[in-house]
Amino acid sequence: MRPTGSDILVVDDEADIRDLVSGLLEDEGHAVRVAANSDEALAAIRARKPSLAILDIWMQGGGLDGLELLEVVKELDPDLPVVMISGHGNIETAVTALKRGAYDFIEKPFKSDRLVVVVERAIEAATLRRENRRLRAATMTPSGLIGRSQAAQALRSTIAKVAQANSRVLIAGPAGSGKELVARQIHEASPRARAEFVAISAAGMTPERLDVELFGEEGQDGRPRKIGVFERAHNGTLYLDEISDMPRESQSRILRVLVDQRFRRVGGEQDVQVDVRVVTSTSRDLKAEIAEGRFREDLFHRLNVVPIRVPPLSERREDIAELVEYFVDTISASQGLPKRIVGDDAVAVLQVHPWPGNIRQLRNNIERLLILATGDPAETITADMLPQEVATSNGGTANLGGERTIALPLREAREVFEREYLAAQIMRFGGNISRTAAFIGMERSALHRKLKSLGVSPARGGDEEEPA
Ligand SMILES: Nc1ncnc2c1ncn2[C@@H]1O[C@H](COP(=O)(O)OP(=O)(O)OP(=O)(O)O)[C@@H](O)[C@H]1O
Repeated sequence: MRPTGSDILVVDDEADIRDLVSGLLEDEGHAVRVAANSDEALAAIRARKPSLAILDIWMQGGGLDGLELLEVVKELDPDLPVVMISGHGNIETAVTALKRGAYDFIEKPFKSDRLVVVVERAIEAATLRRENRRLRAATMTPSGLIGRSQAAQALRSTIAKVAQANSRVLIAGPAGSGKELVARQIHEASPRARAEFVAISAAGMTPERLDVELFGEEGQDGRPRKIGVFERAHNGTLYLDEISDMPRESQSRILRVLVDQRFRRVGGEQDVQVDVRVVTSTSRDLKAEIAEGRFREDLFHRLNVVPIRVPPLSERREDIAELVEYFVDTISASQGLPKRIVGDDAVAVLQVHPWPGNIRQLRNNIERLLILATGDPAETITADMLPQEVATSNGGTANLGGERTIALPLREAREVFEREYLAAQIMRFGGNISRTAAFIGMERSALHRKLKSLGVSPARGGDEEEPA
């Protein structure tokens, strides 16, 4: 795909060259801003970071020359691609510019197609670098949303619908349930996918530090010192993780950006205008936070245009077997660990674990299992090889009544066992009676009768009709 529609800053002290270069780039569909010297260039960058800068090496009339300006720009954002324009016979200086981080240079007088090609290649290279970073990050945190449960299917279809709209999204769900993954998928399926997805969490930050992270900072000389996440996410998506952790002052500032689509860097005197889609997450009940005066109600309404709920893993146990297989594959591949087979008995134990830490906790346990599992790598991992945390606390069903039943007559002991065994099996199969019956080898109607006589309610058995 040819990179068009980029925001390019052209810095040259000669008006003719500025006009020529901007005319050529505008014809190619780019938005162009111009600056006649380093002060104007820094003011333009202050107004918003461009996606590429073209700097003339020799600039008259005071201020920084092109090479000095290059250094300031690179310090500010090493990823911002810069193309230099050098005068005829200035090859040595141009090479110095490359050493200092410029992407390429064009020599005056230049041909228009050379300019267009260099600019597009520079933007393409920056996009690729970003894409590579994203892919590298994706191998660490998988980018697929795994699961065939109704909940997972509903999530996928919501993501597909929401991605196309430009509206703000508030993702609610417990810690580790996959909120950030949902946010990333929304970004990737949206028309904003070529720009950045930037995530920030307020946890553990002072309000002052958070302000700098969100909005960036300017030094006393008026030069930007740090680019904040709102600016980095320009044309892309900003993910504010656990929004209720934001201090009240930051909440007010975020509200203002949402209303105005502009803000000032800390210590800055000029507005920065941005086009950012804001996606937020919360694991708390924001209505309760509002009632207790900890969260701004007006901000809540601005953020909660499309609410998405990510269910806890305990509500989608049907996905556990597939998640286990997926994590074994991805973790063993990314960490160079032998790929193991997790046996059915081990998967069954994982399926009845309560998982208060949700998918993240499951993932961590699989990682631990792959690192610590003993025996021949070709050997199947069995239930007794599971990490302690999982093996000993699976919802009170681990022993299936072992210690208590010893004091009971056989008939009562059998009842205790059956009750716990069946409750655990129903949980594993997400409340699906047909699949539970098939697994334990009973007729569905017989299982229903059994459950009734034992007083076990098929917890989430709503996905089936009562037997005739
Ligand atoms: N459906 C899924 N398929 C595959 N991996 C998943 C799925 N859901 C979550 N994960 C993985 O589980 C881990 C936790 O997910 P994520 O960070 O998105 O959760 P979160 O709800 O944002 O957590 P927190 O509230 O703690 O920030 C990540 O490694 C993520 O890739």
